Amino acid sequence: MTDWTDPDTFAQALEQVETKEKGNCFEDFAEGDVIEHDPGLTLTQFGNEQWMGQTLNHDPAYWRTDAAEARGYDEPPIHPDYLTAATLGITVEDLSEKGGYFLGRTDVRFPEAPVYAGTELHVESEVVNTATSSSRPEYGIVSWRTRGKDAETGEVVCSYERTNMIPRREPVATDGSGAAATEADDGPDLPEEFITPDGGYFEDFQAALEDADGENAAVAYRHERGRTQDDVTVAQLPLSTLNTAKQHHNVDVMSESPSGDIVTYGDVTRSTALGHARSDEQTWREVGFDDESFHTFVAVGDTVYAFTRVLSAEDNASSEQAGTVTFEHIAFNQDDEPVYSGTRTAEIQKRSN
Ligand SMILES: C/C(=C\C(=O)O)C(=O)SCCNC(=O)CCNC(=O)[C@H](O)C(C)(C)COP(=O)(O)OP(=O)(O)OC[C@H]1O[C@@H](n2cnc3c(N)ncnc32)[C@H](O)[C@@H]1OP(=O)(O)O
Repeated sequence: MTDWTDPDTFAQALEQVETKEKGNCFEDFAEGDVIEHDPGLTLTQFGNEQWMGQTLNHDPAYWRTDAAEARGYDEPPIHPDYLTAATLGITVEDLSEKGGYFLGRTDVRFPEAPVYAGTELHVESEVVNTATSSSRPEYGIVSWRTRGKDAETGEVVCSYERTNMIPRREPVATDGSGAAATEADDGPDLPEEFITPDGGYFEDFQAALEDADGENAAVAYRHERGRTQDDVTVAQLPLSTLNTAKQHHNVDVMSESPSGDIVTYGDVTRSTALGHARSDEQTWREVGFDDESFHTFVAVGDTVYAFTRVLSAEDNASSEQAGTVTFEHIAFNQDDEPVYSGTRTAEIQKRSN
């Protein structure tokens, strides 16, 4: 009788059987397709606190009832970074489990009303674009519009458009223009002066922008904190959002990949950098994010730092206690290489209150 657990026999069996594959390839997506994602999760206080604690998002309004009430919330709400990561995590099984690269995301938006623990998240995505990658014939580029809804009320609590490179079943011929394209390098074109706001209130950002106005200057600075990536941030946090991308938890497969190792979930990298930035400001409310890109891999042992440029400050927030500020945040590693960049619009508390 065959002993299936005899190592030689088993190795031969493994070679001959079919693998039941997970995930979809580029060819499986067509513009207009709507995909309802089966995994849903209940946003819990534990999940929220785990995410915020590990990414250094320590804004008291998300941790303490009195601080939450002072912000107009009934109780500490779900943090928008955890909400975004959970909305995306749920989609991975259908959209990107096959592998490839998370290229970018834009138009990330949250409603004014806070989301509380206990909300059950249901997520759907629509394919909005499919394109050939001219630099990588073995991949195609797919964009989806994703909406995370409160299952009970149907209200959209988080939405965004995201673009990934997705493996093809069959590589296609391309003109190779992407790979051949080179940009003329005229050297860095930076302003002469860098201005740091005196504090983290709306008026501080406004004053710093006024100082820079008409000068060859930018309001730009770095944040001191860094967070070295470990097993918790690289593997545990994405799995806690049901993100099944092998990039984050299968060292065996990833040892053969360009990174050679498991890599940090893009939402962990950006949330960590945003946590550093928020620790130097009086955040009132997150409004949204645009033009987010992930420039290179972050792996266990890499340290995530943050750099901020203040782009605008307008006195038009949803509350009189705050003003609206738009930032560009750049996350970078211990070798000063950018790993993430994106613009963020947030309401920032006024000093006068
Ligand atoms: C898995 C997961 C989430 C999930 O499961 O989802 C994750 O969290 S994983 C961790 C976070 N992630 C990463 O770790 C990626 C890090 N990153 C890199 O390693 C490099 O960035 C690169 C290898 C991806 C690219 O490197 P690169 O080849 O030098 O980059 P580019 O040439 O700029 O882009 C190549 C082609 O993508 C087009 N392109 C770029 N950006 C956009 C955009 N926003 N919209 C539409 N098309 C875009 C570009 O137009 C070009 O198209 P062509 O192929 O046609 O030329």
